[in-house]
Amino acid sequence: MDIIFLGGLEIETVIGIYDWERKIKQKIFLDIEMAFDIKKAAETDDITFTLDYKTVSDRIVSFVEASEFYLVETLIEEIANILLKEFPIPWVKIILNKKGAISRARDVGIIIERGRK
Ligand SMILES: Nc1nc2c(c(=O)[nH]1)N=C([C@H](O)[C@@H](O)CO)CN2
Repeated sequence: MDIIFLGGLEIETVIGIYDWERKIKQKIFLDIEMAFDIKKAAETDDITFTLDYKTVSDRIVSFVEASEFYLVETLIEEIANILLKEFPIPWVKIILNKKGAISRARDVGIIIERGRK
């Protein structure tokens, strides 16, 4: 299966378990890989036969911007659910990076894979 991906998608949202985190917006970064057969789109050169990564990006950005979860676990699982329910993809891998959440670490977050390739 081919992969359509979004890398380093930067979004500001309310996320975190501490009181101070409930009052501010923080940046999260998403890397998203989605299994999709690109053959027909490549043969026809027609956007209607592929997964429009702009549509995917717009949907995820508006969802995350409006969300107010406590845990990154909840946020990433909800993103996976949206992708698998609303788009014709059988498998997704998501890396959620909450950069700066740990002062001594460059990167911190979660990686999940859902569905089947
Ligand atoms: N497994 C997790 N650990 C922690 C989370 C989380 O969402 N999942 N969140 C925090 C705080 O909100 C942290 O990001 C603030 O620095 C701590 N641990």
